[in-house]
Amino acid sequence: MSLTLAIPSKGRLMEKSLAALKSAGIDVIAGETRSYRTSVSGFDGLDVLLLSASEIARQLRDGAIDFGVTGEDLIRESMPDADGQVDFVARLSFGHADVVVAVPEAWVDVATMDDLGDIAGSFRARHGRRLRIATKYWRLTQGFFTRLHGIQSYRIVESLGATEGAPAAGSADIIVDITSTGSTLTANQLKVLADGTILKSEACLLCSKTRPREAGDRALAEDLARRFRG
Ligand SMILES: Nc1ncnc2c1ncn2[C@@H]1O[C@H](COP(=O)(O)OP(=O)(O)OP(=O)(O)O)[C@@H](O)[C@H]1O
Ligand SMILES: O=P(O)(O)OC[C@H]1O[C@H](OP(=O)(O)OP(=O)(O)O)[C@H](O)[C@@H]1O
Repeated sequence: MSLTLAIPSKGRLMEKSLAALKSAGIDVIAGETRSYRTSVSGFDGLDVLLLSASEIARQLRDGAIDFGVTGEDLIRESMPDADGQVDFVARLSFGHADVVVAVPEAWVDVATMDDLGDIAGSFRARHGRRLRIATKYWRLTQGFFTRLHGIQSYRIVESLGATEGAPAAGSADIIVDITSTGSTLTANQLKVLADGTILKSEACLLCSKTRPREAGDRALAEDLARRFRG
């Protein structure tokens, strides 16, 4: 019997994930820097892997790991039906950040999604092209703009880094990105729309619903989940 649990291998989520496991009685010793192996005590039959936060979301979706700690933003972005594909075992009270719609501060007449909808509708007539949104959050952006706000006329420009710089660089008009302190938005003269918060994210412990498990592993998974639910 064995289960796999993946935690982020670096950055802001890694140390806090290790601390969350420790609070549940599971001690994980990460290997030397740049080694992705760990040794685990406090829970027999558990292997803990170190992976990137976005890879953890993909592997949970694909049923390649049993459990994972990652941001809810990455889960909802990588899965069409997150609640059907993973069980949100626990919200872990760290890694808080919001996925937001932000526009240039210079757009003084645009404060809400309704205002943005008006701009998007007339953008092509005025500028000869659709409103461009820089983001790595395709799925969340489409759900929010099209399905929730009925905004049809826009184009997503994929951005995998320095997204806040896209409007000033001229590669997009507005952005959808993650923010916590807001300082990167301010430094790039962008403002969040009043009703422009798409998701309030935090780190979660997730259990893959698509991972095939034998009875013994199902019982083990329930034991592990109970430590965090309790
Ligand atoms: N201020 C913040 N900015 C960005 N992400 C944050 C912030 N605060 C918490 N997070 C969380 O951390 C996650 C990003 O972590 P990290 O940069 O390690 O992920 P990653 O996308 O796998 O990175 P990479 O692919 O560059 O290795 C976010 O998706 C979010 O859930
Ligand atoms: O609202 P803030 O606190 O300014 O954080 C938001 C920024 O942090 C993230 O970047 P990344 O993880 O690349 O870098 P950083 O957190 O080290 O700036 C994110 O993509 C934003 O650019």
